[in-house]
Amino acid sequence: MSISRRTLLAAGAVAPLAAGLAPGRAAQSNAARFSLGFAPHEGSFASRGGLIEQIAFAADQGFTAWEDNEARARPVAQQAQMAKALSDRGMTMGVFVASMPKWAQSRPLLGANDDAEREAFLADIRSSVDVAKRLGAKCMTVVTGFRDPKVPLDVQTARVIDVMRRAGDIVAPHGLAMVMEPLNTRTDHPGVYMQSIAQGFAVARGANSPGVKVLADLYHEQIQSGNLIPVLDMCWSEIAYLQFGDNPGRDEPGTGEVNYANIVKWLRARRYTGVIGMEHGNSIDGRAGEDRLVAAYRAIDAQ
Ligand SMILES: O=C(O)C(=O)CO
Repeated sequence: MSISRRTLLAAGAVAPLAAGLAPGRAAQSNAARFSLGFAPHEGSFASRGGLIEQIAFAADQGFTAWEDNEARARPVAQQAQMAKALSDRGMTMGVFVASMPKWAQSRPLLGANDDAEREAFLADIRSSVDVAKRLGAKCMTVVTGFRDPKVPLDVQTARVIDVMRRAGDIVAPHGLAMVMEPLNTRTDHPGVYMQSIAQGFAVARGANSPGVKVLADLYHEQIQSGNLIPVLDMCWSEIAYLQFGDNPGRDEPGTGEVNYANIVKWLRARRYTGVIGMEHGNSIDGRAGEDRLVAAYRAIDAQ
């Protein structure tokens, strides 16, 4: 992997020579740090350069966390480079995806009669432990696959609970947790097994492992179920990670129907100190959209 001069500048390894920039200021920022752990991802600040430049820019804007769904597929050297960039800026690594469905094939079927897909899932989890350690991540996303129309749903649930418990036995001794992501079937992912935070809660309680928790992605939950604050309240003991995104459109807070200001107030009352993934796009392209993204998070952080 070649490392560009822009990357080195972003990492603060080369004194900035651009007119008007004082030497040594590249990795510094006057922006106040966000009080909650909002986590952008590669693409949030695409106009600023590649992965490492975007991390540096996010830090300069006051963001204290980062997430990267794609991290598992990145070369080891790039994973290490990203971890260093985050640690240099005092940022927390959020989730990466440990096991991703084959969307076009509607697989895996973790509740099906055949053991093979459960074993392949467990192999993904085993190999994700080293990735998590390299990145400094504490949580990894898992999507529990698709429903098998030939098997009663309750039987599938029992099998998903069993395989998640076995996966929990793999990650928990390392201080890691898998966070199962319920997804909506109405806009994005017809046929997925886990469709609500409440269903995730049931599987997590059944698995009864510190390594098996729920990722509450409020974009998906709003589409599928709504009633966001009462659901968070009921299921809070099993929720280990949050993601935001407005609906419709899956863009930054303020572009849709979700009252994120009130959700932030609720999280503050709960003294939530974890990461909140910004798993959405920008409603406007380019730098104007990036400015709007930062402003949207400043507005809800002020609650
Ligand atoms: O595919 C999606 O919509 C997800 O949120 C997966 O992380």
